[in-house]
Amino acid sequence: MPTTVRIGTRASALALTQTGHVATALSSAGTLDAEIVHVRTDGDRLTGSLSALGGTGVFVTALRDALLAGDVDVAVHSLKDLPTAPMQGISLGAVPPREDPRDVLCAREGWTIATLPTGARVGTGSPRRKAQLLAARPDLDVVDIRGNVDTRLGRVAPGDLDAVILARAGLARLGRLDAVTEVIDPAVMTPAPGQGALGVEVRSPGTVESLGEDLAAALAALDDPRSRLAVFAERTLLFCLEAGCAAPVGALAWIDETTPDDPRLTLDAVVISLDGSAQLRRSGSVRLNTPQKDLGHPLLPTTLGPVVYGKSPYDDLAIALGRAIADDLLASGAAAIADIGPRTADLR
Ligand SMILES: NCc1[nH]cc(CCC(=O)O)c1CC(=O)O
Repeated sequence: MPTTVRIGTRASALALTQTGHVATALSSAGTLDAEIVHVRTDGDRLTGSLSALGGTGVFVTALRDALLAGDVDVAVHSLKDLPTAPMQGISLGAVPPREDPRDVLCAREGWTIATLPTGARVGTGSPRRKAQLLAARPDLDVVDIRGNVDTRLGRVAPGDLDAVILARAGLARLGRLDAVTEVIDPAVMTPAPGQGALGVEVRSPGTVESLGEDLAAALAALDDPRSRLAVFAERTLLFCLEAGCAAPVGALAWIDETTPDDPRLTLDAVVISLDGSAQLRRSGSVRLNTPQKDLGHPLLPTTLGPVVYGKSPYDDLAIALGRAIADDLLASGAAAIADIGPRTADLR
């Protein structure tokens, strides 16, 4: 008889679809039954501006508590919303294949950033999006909004907002790509670190012994090394800048596909002032020195955790890249542009 694995999720439509995909993937080998457990989070109860809530991870705490309490075995998060600091007792068990990480504009009248009327009202709760939008179009009236994806889309109407900015990934998962009027070039709006990716957390130590062979094998099959390395580089950058998900920091890493036998991991990053008037952009690459097909999950069969800052040589390269770009930004004056500073604590 298959073992039952309890998967904790927020109860929002977006979280439920994301968790549904993970549940299907984990049970596809036929050795596990997935049971989905809804966990209420403070983020679902609070109604103020997200940037005014003041901390990172408002959506995360309740899920992690359920994991630590043993109420669930696995927790599924949007990696963008997961704090970068390692959490005692919790390990990252898998990063599933990432969706398109770009931001999108959903506007009335088919407008794009370039064609929005002068002074148009654009909704976003994200300082990163606001700052980059103002850098491109200083005339726009950026309105602080929050709420779930449907609520935000619903505000695009005559007399209210002319447009909102959202993650393409969320709209794709909800089947709402029809609302998109522009997929924004990352050179104009660099996405949030981890955007479009999920993080599947488990209780530490996350070894085969603690998880059981079936769950450990299912997590290893679900993990996408390319996505994992990209988000490790992005999240390390964010960590080293001592910035959270509400900071005006964008980061996008990807594995260059043009030379399959000599792949490189490239990271683009931006730190921008809240009004968009000053910004620093930096970019760098590392050679991974191995064919992509061999980047497979470094953490199995015997050493699944701690995975947030994992120990494979490739993970270490991704982490070194994130750290190098963060150092470069800080050396170039990033702290004077945004409210960030060097983090000295050890990652491990
Ligand atoms: N901050 C909320 C949030 N967290 C994850 C997503 C979208 C999906 C993703 O980036 O994985 C969203 C909505 C949005 O930013 O449009």
